[in-house]
Amino acid sequence: MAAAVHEPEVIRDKAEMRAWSRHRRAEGKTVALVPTMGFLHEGHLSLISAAVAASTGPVAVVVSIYVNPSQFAPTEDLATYPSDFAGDLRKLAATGVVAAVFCPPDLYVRGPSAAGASGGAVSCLEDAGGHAHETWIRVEQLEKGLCGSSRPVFFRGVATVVAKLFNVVEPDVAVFGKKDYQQWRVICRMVRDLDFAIQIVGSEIVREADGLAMSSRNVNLSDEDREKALSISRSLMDARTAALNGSNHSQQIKDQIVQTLTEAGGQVDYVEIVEQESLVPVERMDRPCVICVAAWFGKPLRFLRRAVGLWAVAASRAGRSWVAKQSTMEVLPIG
Ligand SMILES: Nc1ncnc2c1ncn2[C@@H]1O[C@H](COP(=O)(O)OP(=O)(O)OP(=O)(O)O)[C@@H](O)[C@H]1O
Ligand SMILES: CC(C)(CO)[C@@H](O)C(=O)[O-]
Ligand code: BAL
Repeated sequence: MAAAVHEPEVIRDKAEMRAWSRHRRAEGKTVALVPTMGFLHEGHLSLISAAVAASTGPVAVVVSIYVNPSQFAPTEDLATYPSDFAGDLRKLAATGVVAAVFCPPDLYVRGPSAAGASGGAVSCLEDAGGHAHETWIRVEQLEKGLCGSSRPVFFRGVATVVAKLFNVVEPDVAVFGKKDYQQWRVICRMVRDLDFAIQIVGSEIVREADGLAMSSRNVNLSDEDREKALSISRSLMDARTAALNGSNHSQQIKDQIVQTLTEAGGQVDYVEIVEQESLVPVERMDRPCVICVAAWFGKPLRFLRRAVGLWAVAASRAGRSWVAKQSTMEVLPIG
């Protein structure tokens, strides 16, 4: 039976959001937060179900929609990140279980030099040379490698904004997808190290029928590139099967994945096999590990980006379009 439509309350103000959460808790409800950047799909909706499942007793689910400038470097795709707020609200209402949507206009205080440099509209906090905001959370080891190598400010921005969301929403539970495996582990570690009293849930990847992991940026893929991007899930499934059949040399498995992605026309960002919690690379898959893959598909894209007050024509990173795809596969090898 389909859930009854329930229009969530839309909250834009931080103080109002915090007061709302405190009221729900005073009513005896568990507050569960699902942080997103919007342009919602079934992957996001599965996090909402996971939030309900993880909460004991009555639950108030909050979905945040905020495209966080501080996790994008100036060369990245902040300006073109997809959005459809009206569509998102319809999808959230249709779940019947989302009580509030938190969509702040901004979560950062802009310093005078930032406002001056770009006429008040900073497209990316890095553009401001760090003057706009100077308190950052770094998860120093886990943020290195994998996505951290090619996105140098990404995890600092994610950890900081997620901590801010935690401080505003004050959730009991927060849910993150394992598609962004390193992100989930970074958040778990931050919560542990900084004593946030929040249960973090890692939720399984939702894939399209043909195996492609759902992702907001998939909308940027042409039909042809989408077909090529299927090589990611195909190579991951093949690798998992090989590992479960006893082939546990990481290098051999990684080489095979790189070959599959390259033959499909992808540009490999990384292929790594790491321990599940520490994200330390393993030579042999003889303990719980996760295979992590990111590759770019799509034609080189040129786009205009407003950087430090100048309109600059920026070729996307090394001529690659920002249809970056990442996905992971957890493996529990036998023996
Ligand atoms: N296919 C998916 N399955 C499970 N969780 C997902 C999936 N896609 C996204 N998520 C999770 O949803 C949360 C919000 O992610 P976000 O709004 O950035 O969407 P996204 O699809 O990951 O976008 P992008 O295309 O930018 O990677 C994150 O915790 C992310 O891991
Ligand atoms: C966790 C998050 C909402 C922080 O901006 C973002 O990185 C995302 O959507 O995965
Ligand atoms: N879910 C990933 C967010 C990002 O790529 O910025």
